[in-house]
Amino acid sequence: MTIQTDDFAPTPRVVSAAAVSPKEEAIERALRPKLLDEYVGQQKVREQLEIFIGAAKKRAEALDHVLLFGPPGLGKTTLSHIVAQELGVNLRQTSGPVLEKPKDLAALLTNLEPNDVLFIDEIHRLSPVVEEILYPALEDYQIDIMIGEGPAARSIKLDLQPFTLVGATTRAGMLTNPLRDRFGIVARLEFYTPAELQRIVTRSAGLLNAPIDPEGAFEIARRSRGTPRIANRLLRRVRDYADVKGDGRITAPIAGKALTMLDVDPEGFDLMDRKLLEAVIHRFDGGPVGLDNIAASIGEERDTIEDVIEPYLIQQGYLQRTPRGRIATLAAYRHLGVAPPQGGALFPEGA
Ligand SMILES: Nc1ncnc2c1ncn2[C@@H]1O[C@H](COP(=O)(O)OP(=O)(O)OP(=O)(O)O)[C@@H](O)[C@H]1O
Ligand SMILES: [Mg+2]
Repeated sequence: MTIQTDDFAPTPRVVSAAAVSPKEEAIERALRPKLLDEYVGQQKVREQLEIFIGAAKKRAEALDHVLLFGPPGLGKTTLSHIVAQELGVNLRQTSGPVLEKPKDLAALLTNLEPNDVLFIDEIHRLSPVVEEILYPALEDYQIDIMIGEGPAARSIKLDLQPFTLVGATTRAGMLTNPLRDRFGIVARLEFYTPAELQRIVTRSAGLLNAPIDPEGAFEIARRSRGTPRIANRLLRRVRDYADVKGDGRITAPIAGKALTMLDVDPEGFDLMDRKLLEAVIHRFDGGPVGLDNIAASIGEERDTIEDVIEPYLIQQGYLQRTPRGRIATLAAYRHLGVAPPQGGALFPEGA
C-alpha cells in the first residue's frame, strides 16, 4: 500500500545533519578542530586513536586502517583530518561514488607517500570492481593492474607505499564482509551529550567572536539533536537573532526565542521529526509501520529517514525499530500531547 500526500512538501531543515551548502562547508572547515585534544567527546574513540597513533609514530609505520561509522554530522570527516594531522602525513580525500573505475583508485594509491592517509568517504558506495582492487592494497600494499587489451592483456603487480585507509560511512551494515574485515580499527561515533555540545558551541562562538554565556550555549546544545554540525548551524542562526533583536549577547532566553522561531522544539526536534512521529501515530495507529510507507507519507527519501531522521529519534527512545516496522513509543505520544492508545500496538513484544 502506498499513501500519496501532498500536504507534506519537503522543507529545508535547519536541523538536518546532512547536505551542507558550499558556503556552510567553508564555515565548517573553519570551525573544525585540528587536533585530537580539541576534538570534544567520543572519548573511547579518542583514547583508542591516541594509543594507536602514538605507537605507529614511534615505529615510523603506517597506522592500521580505520573505519569510522555513525550518523551524519558527528565528526567523521573531522576525525580523518585529525588522524593525518596527528600522524604528520598527507591526507588524500575521495569518496565511494567518485571512484568509478579501478584506474581512478589505482592513480590515487600509486601517488601516496609513505604512511599517508587515504580518506574514502561514503565507502559503502564503492563499486565492486573498485573494491576488488582495494583488498590487496589494504592487505599487502600491492595492486594488480591490467596492461594492454585482448589476448595480449596481462596483469602486473605494483608495490605501493605503506598507507592508512580511513573509511567513513553512515551505514556500516552496507559494507561487504571482506572489506569490513580489513579494518584494524573500527570506531562507532555516538550522539553527543548536551554538555559536550555546550563545549563545542562555546568554542565555536569564540572562533566566531560571538559573545555567549554558558546558559545560552547550553540552550543551543540541548536542542541540537546530539550533533555538532547542527549545534554550529543553530549557533550561527541564534547569533543573527541576537544581533538583530538584542545586543548581540547570546543568552538562554535569546537562544530559546530564536530556536522556537526556527521551529526547533525543546527536544531539538524539527518539523520533519514531528511529521514522522505524527505520521506514525495518526496515520498508522502508532505502528508497526514499514519504512516505505513512512517515506511516502511524509514525502522524504527512505535513505534520509534511515540515515538522518530516525537514528536520533530511536536513540532518544521516541521510536522503536522492530522486525515488523517502526513503532511510536509512549514518549512520542507524550511529546506530541496525544493520548496513547489503551493496550494495542505499543510494545507488542511486551518490551
Ligand atoms: N568532536 C567534535 N568536536 C568539535 N567539533 C566537532 C566535532 N565533531 C564534529 N564537529 C563539528 O561538526 C562539523 C561536522 O563534522 P563532520 O563534517 O566531520 O561530520 P561527518 O561525520 O563527516 O558528517 P557526514 O556524514 O555528513 O560526512 C565539523 O565542521 C566540526 O566543526
Ligand atoms: Mg563527512
